[in-house]
Amino acid sequence: MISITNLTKIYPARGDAEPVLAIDDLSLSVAENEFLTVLGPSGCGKTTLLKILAGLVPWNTGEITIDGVPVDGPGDDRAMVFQSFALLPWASVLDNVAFGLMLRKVPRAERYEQARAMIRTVGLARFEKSLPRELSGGMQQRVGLARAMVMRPKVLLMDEPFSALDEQTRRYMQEELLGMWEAHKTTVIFITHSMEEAVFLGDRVVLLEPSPGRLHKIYDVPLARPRHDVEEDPEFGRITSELWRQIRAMSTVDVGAPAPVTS
Ligand SMILES: Nc1ncnc2c1ncn2[C@@H]1O[C@H](COP(=O)(O)OP(=O)(O)OP(=O)(O)O)[C@@H](O)[C@H]1O
Repeated sequence: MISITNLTKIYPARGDAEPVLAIDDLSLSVAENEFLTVLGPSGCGKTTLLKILAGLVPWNTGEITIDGVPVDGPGDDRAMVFQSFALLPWASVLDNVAFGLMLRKVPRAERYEQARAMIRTVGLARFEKSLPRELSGGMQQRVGLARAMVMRPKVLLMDEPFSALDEQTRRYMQEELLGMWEAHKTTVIFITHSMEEAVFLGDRVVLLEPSPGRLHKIYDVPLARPRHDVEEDPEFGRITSELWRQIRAMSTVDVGAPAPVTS
């Protein structure tokens, strides 16, 4: 279980820019193997939260634990999937997927075996030797997903992973991700700008509000899984409409403007 208690993050002043209160007193628990989606207008602190959970960015006050262990920098228990894919451009699909296992000092034969199995899972067996630039965006993100999942992380952190993809590819990828998550249960925290994506994927949707980044509300998504054709369910429409009402109301505040720190 992930436990976030009274988390506050302030980006310090830089040059003429004021310090920014990016996350203000956020508390949140994420259950083991839960699929949590995080939604909110630009500047509400979604990426900051994910980077903090990844151990990439320090925070000011508050506590974060994973299964009771305090987060203190990056760790093997977490893997991240980025919007920009962030693959090694000079390395083959196989080497990209095996890379993290190499850093973990898994012996060569074993890491290639595990990487190949994961590449098969994402449907890229024929492209093992290809370079990232020879693949479509959807295929590159499959590599990104395989690279993360091969590490068998307790927590998969996903920062708008499908937002650079066309709509159809995005939909395929959403269904494939859910299939993978069912097969290799893991806790997922998935950032998105899309209300439909948040509801389609999530067990719960966390809605953040901006300036400063705060928890607005958490929505349960009581839709049965597997979620094929779930858009036809009236509950799907009800939750997405409610999310839109809330987000639209937030646009009366100065969305995206950095929140100055007042003390
Ligand atoms: N490195 C940084 N230095 C200073 N301020 C930052 C930095 N990164 C983010 N911020 C500010 O912190 C706030 C939250 O940013 P963050 O990128 O986490 O929001 P977001 O919800 O992910 O936005 P978007 O949806 O546009 O990606 C914003 O006001 C942003 O300008």
